[in-house]
Amino acid sequence: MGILEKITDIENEIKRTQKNKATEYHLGLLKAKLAKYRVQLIEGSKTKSEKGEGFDVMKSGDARVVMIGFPSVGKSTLLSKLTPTESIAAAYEFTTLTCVPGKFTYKGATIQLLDLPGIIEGASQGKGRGRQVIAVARTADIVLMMLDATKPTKQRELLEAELEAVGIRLNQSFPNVSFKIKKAGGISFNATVKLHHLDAKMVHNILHDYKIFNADIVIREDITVDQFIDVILGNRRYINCIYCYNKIDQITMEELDRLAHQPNTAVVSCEQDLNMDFLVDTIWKKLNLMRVYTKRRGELPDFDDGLIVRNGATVEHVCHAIHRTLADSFRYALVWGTSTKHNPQRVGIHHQVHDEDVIQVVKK
Ligand SMILES: Nc1nc2c(ncn2[C@@H]2O[C@H](COP(=O)(O)OP(=O)(O)OP(=O)(O)O)[C@@H](O)[C@H]2O)c(=O)[nH]1
Ligand SMILES: [K+]
Ligand SMILES: [Mg+2]
Repeated sequence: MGILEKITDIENEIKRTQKNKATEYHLGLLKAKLAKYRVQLIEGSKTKSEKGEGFDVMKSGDARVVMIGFPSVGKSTLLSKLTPTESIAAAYEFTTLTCVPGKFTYKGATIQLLDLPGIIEGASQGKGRGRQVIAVARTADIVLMMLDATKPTKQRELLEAELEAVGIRLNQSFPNVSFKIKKAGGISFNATVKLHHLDAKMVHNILHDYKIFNADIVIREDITVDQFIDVILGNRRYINCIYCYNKIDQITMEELDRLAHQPNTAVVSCEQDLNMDFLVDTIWKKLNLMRVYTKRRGELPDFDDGLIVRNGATVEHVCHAIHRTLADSFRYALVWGTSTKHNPQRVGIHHQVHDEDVIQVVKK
């Protein structure tokens, strides 16, 4: 049986199975199997002639934003608007056939924006260029889900389901579970909170099904079976997503108001240049980037030349951003800014920096 048939079989079984407490476990296992096959399908496509000419784009800049959407929602129009790159836009579907990279700078950060072919329902199973598009989506720091404000809300759910099907988790954080496979010692299972969807027996059964007999597991939040399987599979991508509704020049004020109030949403008109600044700022915020400045002893920092690091970055990350080998000769750092009590303060390599901090590294 081919992978596609296996997938269809499992999907049918899931549809046939009634959802209730008693079947939750069985359904969880089915979904896990389904996910495994779907990932195989995507990864399999890389080895064949279908490899994806025109989809292997190098990462560049400080972060990568990937546009995903149905055909003709305005992805290419947006790329041409935000970046100097021209991606052909037209009124017919599937105008774009490859991955088209562009970049723009905002608050000192260089952000790579990728335009892709439109995807259709069934993309996760390889319809259209779905596999290649989704493989690119997995490399995103942020998914920019492009939607047509004039189309029914169902479009968003369909797209979410396609991404979900290949193990992409949008706007979710990694389940608060530590999971370590060991060589021996059996299963040690602990939960620090009351679990409503899982118990020790179920955890053992699921692990057994995956041929895991020795592992340490600590669960620190009330997760579902699906989330637990996500942890075991370990190939999930947790990516922030912005829902971008385009073509708001075509809808009523009431509709606009309704869309604009949804979480993680930006409403725009690429063609009429409406709300584009807000979109860019939303992207920046979602990327969780910070800008810090470095200075040499006895000199002033260069505020035009900051370093871009992720939120939560430590002095060590800053060292790496300055030079590959700097962390090796690190002695201490002096930091001015909101991350310290005194200005400057002498800190170690694991000190977390804040946005706009100034850092002076003192070497051994
Ligand atoms: N009314 C309106 N039309 C728009 C807007 N943005 C784009 N369009 C039109 O929508 C059509 C599709 O735009 P594209 O940028 O080619 O869409 P796409 O998502 O890249 O399409 P594919 O590459 O085919 O998937 C074009 O005719 C654009 O002129 C907008 O803000 N308002
Ligand atoms: K188009
Ligand atoms: Mg296009």
